Amino acid sequence: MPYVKDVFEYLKRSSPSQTEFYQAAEEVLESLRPLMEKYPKYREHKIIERIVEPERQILFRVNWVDDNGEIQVNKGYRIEFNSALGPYKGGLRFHPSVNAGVIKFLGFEQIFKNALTGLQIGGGKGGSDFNPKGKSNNEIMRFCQAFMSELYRHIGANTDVPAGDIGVGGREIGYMFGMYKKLANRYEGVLTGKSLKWGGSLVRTEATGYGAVYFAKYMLEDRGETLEGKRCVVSGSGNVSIYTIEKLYHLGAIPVTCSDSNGMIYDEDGIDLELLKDLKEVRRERLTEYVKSRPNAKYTPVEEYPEGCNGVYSIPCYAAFPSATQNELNLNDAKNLLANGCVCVSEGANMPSTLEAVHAFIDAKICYGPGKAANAGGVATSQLEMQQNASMSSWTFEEVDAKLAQIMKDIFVNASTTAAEFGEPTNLVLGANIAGFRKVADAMIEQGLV
Ligand SMILES: NC(=O)C1=CN([C@@H]2O[C@H](COP(=O)(O)OP(=O)(O)OC[C@H]3O[C@@H](n4cnc5c(N)ncnc54)[C@H](OP(=O)(O)O)[C@@H]3O)[C@@H](O)[C@H]2O)C=CC1
Ligand SMILES: O=C(O)CCC(=O)C(=O)O
Repeated sequence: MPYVKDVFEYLKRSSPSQTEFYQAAEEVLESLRPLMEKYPKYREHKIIERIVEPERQILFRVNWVDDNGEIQVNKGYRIEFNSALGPYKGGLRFHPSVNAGVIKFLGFEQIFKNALTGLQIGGGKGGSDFNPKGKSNNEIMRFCQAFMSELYRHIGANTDVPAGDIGVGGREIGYMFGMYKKLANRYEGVLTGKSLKWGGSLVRTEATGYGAVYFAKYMLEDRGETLEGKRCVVSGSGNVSIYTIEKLYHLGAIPVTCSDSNGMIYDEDGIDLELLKDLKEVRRERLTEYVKSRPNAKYTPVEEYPEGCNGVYSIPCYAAFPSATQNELNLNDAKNLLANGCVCVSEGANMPSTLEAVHAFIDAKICYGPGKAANAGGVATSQLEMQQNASMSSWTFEEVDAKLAQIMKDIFVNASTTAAEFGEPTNLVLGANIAGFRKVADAMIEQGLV
């Protein structure tokens, strides 16, 4: 369909060098071909041209002072991409790799992911190229305060509600909330992922990882399979990875790997979850420390991974949970997984698989849950936090967890029935992209040209 190609070419011209954004856009636009052919209204309303342009992009300077008294300068970003379904919603990422294209791809994915949750949330994302690694607690606090000293004027409980992502967890949300409260003089649910002591929701910490495992469970159940007793690989060792590992244990599976940007752990007996939590959530240490307490486990540094591969995906497994970062799983990794009998990939991270790897999974017809469907449990539970804040109530762990599980089931059913409607029942990339897009596009049409 030349039309989709034209839009893609336009993006490359108008937003140069935004590689990750082109990748995310290409995947979505390709999936939309059958929908655009069947329903001319989307073309008449120029929905594709409108949806690829953020409603608003905010780029700002963040000045702060490090522990040596030196002034540091970082870039801050917030993309308010699409508000057809509700207030902009999406996390903040603090990582040196952050740039305009990375934030734009994340914001673009967030539009469709948030639509799939069935809840009233639009798509947004933000962050900074600030590197939290090696920073003292005071430096983290000063940076978060400086970041919020600009961001506060653009956000609000009913306009734009940020949360965490890579490098932003409960501690950073706390410092940013404190600064927002001071500057705006309002105590409101302007951020999610807050502490349970002052407005957070039970299960938000666990939600993305738990959700990715629930999604795998529903994909497998549909084929008469379960995770019980199955060996699984997980990448990363942050928030999403830790709670993926926890939920895998709840379901009787055996998670045998985790990783960070320096290397990976292979623990044949199953990852020691309490040790991992202590290392990462309390001591904030590197994975090299893991093997000191667990001598039977093996640590492999990135330099020793098989050439052109991510070591995690060379370990034979039944199911894989990419939970670190974008493009961590390439075609070689997909081939390794498939050759070793992997039948399920559920993405906790955003766009962890390259386009070639995605196509390999679709062609193999395995259970493949793309990030925007499989990791939607995090943002969905954030919206449950917003609901609790708005009604000044708090729900029990069991209530929120049950809602999360139901939302993940609904996303699976929606993506798979939509995929079947368009003739490819096992292609959840097609199903998730069309189902998410259709909801946002119909709302945009009904709300007029704004
Ligand atoms: N938190 C949430 O609720 C949600 C998160 N996600 C996605 O899940 C993924 C993980 O996020 P989260 O767990 O919150 O983040 P964390 O910061 O808690 O953990 C990130 C993990 O990924 C690793 N990692 C990050 N960048 C790289 C890299 N370039 N190469 C190798 N490893 C890397 C980190 O290792 P190291 O310490 O060495 O940097 C760390 O182990 C991201 O893609 C995020 O967008 C999606 C939905 C919701
Ligand atoms: O909880 C949120 O609002 C956002 C989570 C997020 O950043 C994501 O879904 O990628």
